[in-house]
Amino acid sequence: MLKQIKGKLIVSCQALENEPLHGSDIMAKMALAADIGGAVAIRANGSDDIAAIKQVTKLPIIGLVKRIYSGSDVYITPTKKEVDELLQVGVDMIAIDATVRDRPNEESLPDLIQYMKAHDQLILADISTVEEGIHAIDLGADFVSTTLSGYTEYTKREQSGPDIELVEKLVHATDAPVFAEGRIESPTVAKQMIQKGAHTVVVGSAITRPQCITKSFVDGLSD
Ligand SMILES: CC(=O)N[C@H](C=O)[C@@H](O)[C@H](O)[C@H](O)COP(=O)(O)O
Repeated sequence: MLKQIKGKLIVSCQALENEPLHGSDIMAKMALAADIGGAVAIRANGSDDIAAIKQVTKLPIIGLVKRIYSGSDVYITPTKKEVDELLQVGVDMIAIDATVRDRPNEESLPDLIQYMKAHDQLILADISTVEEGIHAIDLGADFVSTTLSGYTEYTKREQSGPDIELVEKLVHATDAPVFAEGRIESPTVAKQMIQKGAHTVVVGSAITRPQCITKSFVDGLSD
């Protein structure tokens, strides 16, 4: 899988309940469209969407379960319960929040990583800082993704584009493959990420969230 995704595009097909394209049938169609367009893997949320996507494409799937628990800001595969759901449906890699924030139910990142490794599962660590990336790899994660840069309290910032600097820093700080993810809005920027050393690029909103694509045109016209 590592070879298959090198220098290529992974498409994130996700729509939560509050989004207009919510629904497994629609996410399956998005994944099929991504497959036809040449994506090499799909990132998807929740067993229902993943099961539907597996019906229409043989592309590898990076699975996650977004779930909000009170008392914790961690919502991407926060606990063993979500890992179990992904093990049940079957995915090629599991994406987890690997930030330093407290997890729900007093679960810990080291335990969660050990639990997934015991199930021979490839682990993608979604992080927001270079230190979190190094820590996650030290704990046994296989890959790191810049997914959460700009979304943790300590990385929220004015800048609206992708975090190229974090990609560069991670590439130098770890031998693990680095996934560039988050706010990558164009093919030019995607290529730039690969040139900076990212192993692969994950794009979501710019491909699969039409409300965001529309807004970018509307904003462009009002500039
Ligand atoms: C922060 C967070 O919850 N990110 C989620 C992670 O699974 C998805 O909603 C994003 O679409 C994905 O990371 C791709 O990023 P972008 O949609 O910016 O291309």
